[in-house]
Formats: sequence, C-alpha cells, structure tokens
Amino acid sequence: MSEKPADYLATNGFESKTPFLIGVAGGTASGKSTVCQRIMEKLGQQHKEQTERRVVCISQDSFYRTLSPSERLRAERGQFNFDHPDAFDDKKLLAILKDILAGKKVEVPEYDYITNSISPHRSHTIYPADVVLIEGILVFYFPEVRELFHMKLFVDTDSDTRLARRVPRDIMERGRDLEQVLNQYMNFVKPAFEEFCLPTKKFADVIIPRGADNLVAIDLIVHHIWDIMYKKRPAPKVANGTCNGTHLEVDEGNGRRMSGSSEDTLMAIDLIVQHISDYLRRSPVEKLPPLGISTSVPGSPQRSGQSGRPH
Ligand SMILES: Nc1ncnc2c1ncn2[C@@H]1O[C@H](COP(=O)(O)OP(=O)(O)O)[C@@H](O)[C@H]1O
Ligand SMILES: O=c1ccn([C@@H]2O[C@H](COP(=O)(O)O)[C@@H](O)[C@H]2O)c(=O)[nH]1
Repeated sequence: MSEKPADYLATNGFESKTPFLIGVAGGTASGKSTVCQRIMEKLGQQHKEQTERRVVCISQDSFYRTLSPSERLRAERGQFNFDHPDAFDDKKLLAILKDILAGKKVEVPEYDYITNSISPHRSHTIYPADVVLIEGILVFYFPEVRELFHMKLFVDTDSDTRLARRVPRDIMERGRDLEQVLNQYMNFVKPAFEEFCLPTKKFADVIIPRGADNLVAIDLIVHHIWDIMYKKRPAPKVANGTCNGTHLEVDEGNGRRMSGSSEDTLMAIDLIVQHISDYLRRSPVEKLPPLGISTSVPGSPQRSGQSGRPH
C-alpha cells in the first residue's frame, strides 16, 4: 500500500481541489449506510484499498461525544438519548469536514455500539478523495455542518420498516435485547426522530423514498458522481444557497416529483437533465433502458455488456 502522491489534489480531477461532499441523512435504519454502500459498489470503490479510493464514506456515529461516568451508566441501562443533537460532538465533525475540504488526510474514530463509546485504539485514515459521503441521522441538523455539503440526500423510509430493521440489527449487531431496543425506540429514538431528524428533510436536494431499493434514485446519484469524477467538473459552490431550496423526490413507481425552486443552481433538475442528456448522447446500440428498469428500448437492440458507465 502506498500513500497518495503529494500532488494528489492537483491531479484528482478538481480544478477547485475540493472534494465533493455529500450528506446522507434519514432516520435510524432507513438505509443510509446501505445507500452509501450501493453508491460505492456501483462506482467500483468498495474493494479498493483505502489509499486508492476516489469515493469514501464516513459515519456521523464516529462523532458521538465522550460520555460522563453518570451518562455512561445511563447508556448501559438504555436510558441515554443517543438521538438528541447534544449526544454528538458537532464541533469535531465540523473540524474534520473542513480538513477534508482542505484536502487533508484525516483520522476518523471507530464507534463501538457495544460499549457506547469511541474505540480507543481503532480509527480509520481517510485519504483525500474526489467524493466524500457523510451519513448520519443528524448530519443536516447543525447549520455549520449542513452548509458544507455540496449535495444533500435524505433517505426516506417509513417508520414501521425502520423499526422492523432496527430491532434485529440492534440485537444481532449491537448487543442489545428486545426489551432494551423497544424501550429505547419508544422513549428516545422515535420522539427525537420527529423533533430533530425529520424536520431536516426540507434541507435535502434529493429525497430517496425506500432507500437502497430505489434503483432509479441511486443510479441518478451515481451518474452525477461519475460525472464529477471523470468529467472533471468543478464542485459547485456551497454556503451561498446554490444547492438549497430545490427538492427532488425520486420515486420509481410514481415518476419523479419536484417541489421548491431556486434562482441558483437547481441541483435536482441538474441531476435529471444530466441523466437524460447522457441517455440521449449514447448511440442507439449503446442506449440503455431507462435507469433501474430492465426493459428493452423499443427499436433498439437489447442491452449487451457494459458501456463503461456505472449501472
Ligand atoms: N432496502 C433494504 N431492504 C432490506 N433490508 C435493508 C435495506 N436497506 C437496509 N437494510 C437493512 O436494514 C438495516 C439498517 O440499514 P442501514 O443501511 O444500516 O441503515 P442506517 O444506516 O440508516 O441506519 C441493516 O441491517 C440493513 O442490512
Ligand atoms: O451508543 C449508541 C450510539 C447510537 N445508538 C443509536 O444508533 C442510531 C444511529 O445509527 P443508525 O445507523 O443511523 O441507526 C441512533 O438512532 C441511536 O439510537 C445507540 O443505540 N447506541
């Protein structure tokens, strides 16, 4: 494994030398990590060495703050609110994101859900990359953090589905028992979702119903990232409102719905236009069926093999 060359940022495709930062919010077990995994897979990044990755993913859970001894006791009894903004060290998250945007290599701690704390000896080195995904329940809650994102996605999965996923996950992967999971859900997770997470949906540029099942949405996003990585498009500006005010709700079943408008860059419209023009640019032989829908295009041959673009 070799370190990236010192001039990496000068050659990684950005005139601005700034990684494209994507925030991925949504309720617990909505599929945020799974959506990020799918994006990484489709871009062929999942099995690359950390030093070679052009797209990386970070979890907001790595930025839970250190608990006091009494809070730690409450956490062990399932009586600590990990879904409240106060549970996070947002200043640390902000500082790390600023370092990432400045092209620095950063260390991101690993969170241990069994001990309810940051692992003292385990962290991940995040090397400069073209695209950085940050996923977490409250990534859009803190204004200074929110303003750093070039693109904001909200994974919108209904609460029954989320609870049905959270229960087995917390029991099998996070060392909880059923009673503890349900108590924590009713006392903290559900009310905090409604008070702090759900209201941040309005900040999203793209809302993804049903998470990773929504192949159209994932493909739209992957194509956008692909263009950023390979067409050397400079990252759009943030913190000036260019990405705000436009919402796209991508729904495979019912077509695409949009609401809101912006005088500036229309992130959602840009995604769709880009996808359509990509589609139209291909020769008839290369033309693929519409994203995520595996039917043939009338009058053109069946899809055969890879076109070199992500599918
Ligand atoms: N589309 C899906 N269909 C079935 N199970 C899913 C789907 N998306 C996620 N899961 C499962 O639900 C659980 C929570 O998903 P995850 O992506 O970790 O959610 P989050 O990151 O939002 O907490 C995991 O066990 C995951 O395997
Ligand atoms: O020590 C902890 C830390 C967090 N949680 C719960 O995790 C979720 C956030 O993670 P997701 O992967 O987005 O579900 C949050 O709802 C916390 O309740 C925990 O139980 N214990």
